[in-house]
Amino acid sequence: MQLITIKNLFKTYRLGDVEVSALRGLSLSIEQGEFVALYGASGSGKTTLLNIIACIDAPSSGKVFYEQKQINYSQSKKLGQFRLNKIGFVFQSYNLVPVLNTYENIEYPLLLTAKSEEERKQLVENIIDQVGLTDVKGHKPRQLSGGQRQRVAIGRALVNKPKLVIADEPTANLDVKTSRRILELLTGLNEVENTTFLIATHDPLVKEYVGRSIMIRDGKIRTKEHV
Ligand SMILES: Nc1ncnc2c1ncn2[C@@H]1O[C@H](COP(=O)(O)OP(=O)(O)OP(=O)(O)O)[C@@H](O)[C@H]1O
Repeated sequence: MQLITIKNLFKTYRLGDVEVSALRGLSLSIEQGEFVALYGASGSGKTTLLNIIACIDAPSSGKVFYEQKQINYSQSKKLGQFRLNKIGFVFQSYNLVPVLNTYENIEYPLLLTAKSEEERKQLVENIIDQVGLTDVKGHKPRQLSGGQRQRVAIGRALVNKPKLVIADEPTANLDVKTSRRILELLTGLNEVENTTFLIATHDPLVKEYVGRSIMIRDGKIRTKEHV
């Protein structure tokens, strides 16, 4: 089943009198359970595309379907709920809350849901175990290594069991050994939970792990180009 279908997407940013066309008629489909790497030069539109799929930003024109239902970008309240329940986002810079420990950072998005304390505890403990952070549950981000911080960010993105996880350069700040561990973790979660992953990256290592690598150039997917 197609989880995400994108048709003829355009995104133009306006900076005063200057217009920047970040996406120019981009179309793409991603199946439920796929693990996709999105490659492309700096400025090719990767982050713009991820932000639109994650409903953080709206397209200028074109359509995005999630499970065959078109996303309506003008309903901001509904979009917030949709994002919370269906999509996990992992940022290159981790975006952890410095004053919260590992457990609290991972629990954080669940506080915005109607889940009981007991339900939250079960979900958080389960994902902490899956991402291998049991020993550093009480540590604050500054007491963690880069790889551990990225694991916290992955735990936070996955704790609510989203169908889709979007990651923007998840290995950019990590050494090769740690990057491999993170990629093994993500592929493991993809297999066990059937979570769909879309990862924007420059890292050649990523394509060793994913099911499909695609290239974005000039705001469009170039399916025939070698990644
Ligand atoms: N908020 C914004 N306002 C104006 N222009 C923007 C904005 N965000 C992105 N752009 C422009 O849109 C184009 C695509 O940017 P985007 O961040 O999507 O690229 P990217 O492929 O993610 O790049 P990188 O690999 O360097 O992160 C670039 O030309 C960029 O300068």
